[in-house]
Amino acid sequence: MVEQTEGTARIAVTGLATMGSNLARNLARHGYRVAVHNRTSARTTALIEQHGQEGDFVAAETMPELVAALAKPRQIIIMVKAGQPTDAVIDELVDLLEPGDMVIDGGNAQFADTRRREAALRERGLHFVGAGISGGEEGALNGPSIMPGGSKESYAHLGPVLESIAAKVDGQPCCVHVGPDGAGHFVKMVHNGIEYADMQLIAEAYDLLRRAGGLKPAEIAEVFRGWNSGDLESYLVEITAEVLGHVDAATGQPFVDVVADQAEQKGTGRWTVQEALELGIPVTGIAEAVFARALSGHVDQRVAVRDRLPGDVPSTVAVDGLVDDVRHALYASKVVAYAQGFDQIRAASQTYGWNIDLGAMATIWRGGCIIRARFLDRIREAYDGNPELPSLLVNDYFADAVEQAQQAWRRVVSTAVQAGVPVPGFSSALAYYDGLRSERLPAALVQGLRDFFGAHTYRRVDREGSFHTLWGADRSEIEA
Ligand SMILES: NC(=O)C1=CN([C@@H]2O[C@H](COP(=O)(O)OP(=O)(O)OC[C@H]3O[C@@H](n4cnc5c(N)ncnc54)[C@H](OP(=O)(O)O)[C@@H]3O)[C@@H](O)[C@H]2O)C=CC1
Ligand SMILES: O=C(CO)[C@H](O)[C@H](O)COP(=O)(O)O
Repeated sequence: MVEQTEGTARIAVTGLATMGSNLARNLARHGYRVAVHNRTSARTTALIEQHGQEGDFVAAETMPELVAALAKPRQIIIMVKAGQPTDAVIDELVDLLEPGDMVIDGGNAQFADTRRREAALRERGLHFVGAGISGGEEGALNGPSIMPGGSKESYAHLGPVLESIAAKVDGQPCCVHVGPDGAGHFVKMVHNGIEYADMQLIAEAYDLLRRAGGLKPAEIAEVFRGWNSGDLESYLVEITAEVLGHVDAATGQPFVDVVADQAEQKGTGRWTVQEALELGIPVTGIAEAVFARALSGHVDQRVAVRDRLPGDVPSTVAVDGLVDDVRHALYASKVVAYAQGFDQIRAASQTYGWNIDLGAMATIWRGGCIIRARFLDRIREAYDGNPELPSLLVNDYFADAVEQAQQAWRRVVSTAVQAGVPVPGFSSALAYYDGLRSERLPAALVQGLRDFFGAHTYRRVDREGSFHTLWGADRSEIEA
């Protein structure tokens, strides 16, 4: 007897590359009947052949078959390339669905696309849920961090399923309803931006210890291994020790020396900076990380100018104390990068009316995702204790931590400058910190210059109103 599968699957996944196939397996392992589909059916066949025994799958060759396999209201997760491919899949799906059905985009979509898609599907009575999913291949299979947006109503159906397959920390799922329309994809985008900043800071710490401190990759691997049992404990610090300790089998060289020094990017870091510019939020750590990747990629330019740009620097600096100083600089700069990322989420939440709970975001990033780290517990406590915190940097715990790190942080930046080792992440984080704490900023002079050349006016510290100085005449001041 042929088993009846029509209308029985709890959820569907279309797009069965790395993320989609592992997410489908995760769902199946949690006892859900999962309908699976991929544009190129060879991937569907491979999934069933290799992992079909792990759970209850229904393989669909076509989109109509996929939709027919689902119980109502239907829930379909799209895990394909972001951008036009996602639109192509949505276009194929919508005519097959009925009001109340839910389309979930688990890819790294631009949040503005998610807002557009959510509005379009809402017009047709469908729910569109932009869900950020982080954790890579391993997380998708064993428990990712999930950041779903969309309507509360859709979350009521979908939330229990997503929470069951998400990573758990202290028994809590790393999944929560982030907010309406594009809120989930916005938070995932900032997550990735922080991921860029975090990796850039780690790379700078390695570079300094190697070029200024004279340590070998294997020695630096041990330094990171040690750091991973303190405040810096995190997935990225843990895997840094692994990557730096790895030796290339073909050459016997440290792996890091045989990899081309050109960092690539798919776009989420750049989007974070572009959106931060629109919101007017300085995310200097993320911006420096994006630009550092761009600089690394301009190989022809680097080769063309290298010999014409001398920099007489001491060979190495005393390693005594450097390791601990770099640890402090890394921690303080990391706190700044996270503070800036959370500021950006708050600003977007206000602009788009999302009402995002910052403490909850820190909670769901504690496990499953690439930036999971011990100190996210502290960030959660900080925002839970005061959701209106003007900056993470003024929470008592972080203010004390940064104060303790401060002298070391300054020594590290100055050592790097003296040694000619670029540390855009460390130095811009310190500049941001010094900017925030300055009683007076030179912005006053910028205003004076703008008024001089363009009559752009300025405000005064001692009176209300806008003013202009008659620079070309007698330099008297008029009210503008
Ligand atoms: N890889 C990772 O670590 C992470 C990825 N993501 C995001 O998850 C999503 C999936 O990522 P990943 O698994 O790496 O796969 P890819 O981003 O490499 O995308 C490959 C999948 O997209 C499908 N596809 C491409 N174009 C189309 C189209 N026009 N119509 C239908 N299907 C199409 C492919 O189908 P076919 O086999 O037929 O070519 C395949 O299933 C992406 O949005 C990615 O940004 C999120 C977190 C981590
Ligand atoms: O989404 C992710 C993790 O959550 C991916 O790691 C991210 O797409 C990697 O980005 P890039 O290729 O730009 O470094």
